[in-house]
Formats: sequence, structure tokens, C-alpha cells
Amino acid sequence: MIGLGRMGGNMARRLMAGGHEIVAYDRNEEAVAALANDGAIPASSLDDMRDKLDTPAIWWVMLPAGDITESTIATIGTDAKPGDIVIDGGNSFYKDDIRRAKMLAEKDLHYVDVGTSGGVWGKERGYCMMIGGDKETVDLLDPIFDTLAPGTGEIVRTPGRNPENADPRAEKGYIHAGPAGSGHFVKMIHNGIEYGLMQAYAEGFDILKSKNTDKLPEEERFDLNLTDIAEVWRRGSVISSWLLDLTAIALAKDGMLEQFSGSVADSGEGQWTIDAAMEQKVPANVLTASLFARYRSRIDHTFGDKVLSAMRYGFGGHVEIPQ
Ligand SMILES: O=C(O)[C@H](O)[C@@H](O)[C@H](O)[C@H](O)COP(=O)(O)O
Repeated sequence: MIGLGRMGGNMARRLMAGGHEIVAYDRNEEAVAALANDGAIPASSLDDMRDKLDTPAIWWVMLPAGDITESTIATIGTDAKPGDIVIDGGNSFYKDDIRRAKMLAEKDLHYVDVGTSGGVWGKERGYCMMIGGDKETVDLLDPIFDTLAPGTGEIVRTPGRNPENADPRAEKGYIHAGPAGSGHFVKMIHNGIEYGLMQAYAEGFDILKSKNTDKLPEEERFDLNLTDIAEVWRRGSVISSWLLDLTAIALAKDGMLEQFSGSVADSGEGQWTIDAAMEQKVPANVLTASLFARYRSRIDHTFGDKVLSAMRYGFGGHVEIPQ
């Protein structure tokens, strides 16, 4: 496991709890020491890692998308031995995966992209994974995905889904979406949808909150309890969801969400989703508007923007853009 931050560190721990052996590396020596303390084999560099890995080695890269992931995979490309497998479990752009898979294949290395959802809750709940790569490699990695995934848990089988002819992995919380790049493509669209859902809640709570505005006639003003509204919607309503659960948690802590400025960051995935919609000529009105709402949140802030920030903090520990 390369990259022992909020995601990589906890994924390594979940894998070890499931009986897997982990060689751990991060530029941050304290993170390596902490994981070694939990049972991982520490590595001091990517070179050192190679000596400690079995053959074929499985290099799971869990770093922020962009330059750091790119340079790490390039270095692994020189250190790895033919037959090794390189996994990018971050939020990389899918066209980068397609390019890297080709580049590594020339060295007889296998590349797998894993879109990983679940944030800081994944260690206990498991991680939902959307996987791209060649079938043989993805099948070989199955014990790893099986351990990381949530499993069927208490979610009842979808009525009409026939287990006889359906892929059992989907019910356990992971899919082999297709060739290299397809895992991150599916995850990218997941995140685009995430923006739209979050924005819908944010706007709804904003309208509720301002129902006591003096712009309204006095008898039409209501001083609504947002904390209780979030709570009641969790129970049997049509719009119950995990994002609503997280909103309810944030509002239970502070109904005014004072800890948030409302300047909402983004990883770029919302933008890539819109880019894909434009390339494919598919209308994506809501997703586009929700991306632009985030850009607007950095100029002036509504209460709804604070709701967005509270959700991002809730699922991923993500912080806002500093003011
Ligand atoms: O499924 C997940 O666990 C999330 O999607 C996660 O992968 C992503 O890091 C956040 O959504 C932040 O994304 P933004 O920074 O674009 O809000």
C-alpha cells in the first residue's frame, strides 16, 4: 500500500484484519510507523518495497489524483518486475488510466483502476469499488476486493434480481466495470451524481432556513427546526439517504453549521463528469448547475453552501477552501 492517508491507511488496516499481508510505504514516516505498529511490514522507499513484496507484486497506489500519483506510478514502472500488478485506487482521470495501462503493458505489467467510495467510514463499513482492468488480473485480485468491500450485509436483495445469472460481486459492493479506465469512469459519474444530490439537499435546507426572512409577510414566516426536519426525513421519507444522515449528524452538532464558511472545494471529478457529458452530447443540467454552484460558493456563501461543506466533511473528512 503506497499512500497511508485517510483512505490508504484504513484500507490497509481493513485488509490486515481480513488476513492479508501488507507492505506499507508513505513519504510520511510517522504514518508508516503507525501502520507497522498495527502489523504491516514497513518500507522506507519504493525500492525497499520491491524487496519486501512477493511475486507477482501487487502495488496499490492510494494517493491524491494528479502529479503525485503519476510520478509514483512512473517510478513503480521502473521498479516492478514483469507480471506485477499496479492498482490506482485514487480518484484519477480515466483517460490517464487508459494511457498508463498501455505504457505498463509494454513492460508486461498489469494495470487496474479502482474507483473507491466510502471515505473515512470505509474501514468499518467497507469500500464500494468500481474496477477497470483485464479479467485475468481482476480475478486474481478478487480476495483483496472481497475483503475491502462491504459484503452483502443487511441490504436485502433487489426484487427481480436473479442471482442465477447476475454477477455476485455487485451485491457484495464491487464490480468489474470493464477494461482499464472504466472503473474510474464509473466512479467519476458517481461523484458527478454526488454533487447533484448534495446540491439538492443544500438548496432545500437553505429555503427552509430562510422561511423566517423579513421579506415575507409575518404570518407566512416559520422558524423551522432544521435539525428535526433532517431527522424526520431519515425515517421513512422518500429522500432518506446516507448524505441526509450525514447532514442530520452535522445539524445535530450545530444547527447553524458555524464551523463551515461555505466555500466548497472540489476534486475535479464534477468537472470531468460535465466534460464527458459534453463529449457524448448528453444533457446534464443538474450536474452542471451543481458544479457551478460550488464555484459560486467561493465568491459568496449561502447556508446551503455550509450544508455542502458539512456533507463533504462528514463522508470524507474533506476541508473547505481556506478564505
Ligand atoms: O465516494 C466517495 O467516497 C467520495 O466521492 C470521494 O471519493 C471524494 O473524495 C469526495 O467526493 C470529494 O470529492 P470532491 O472534492 O469533488 O467534493
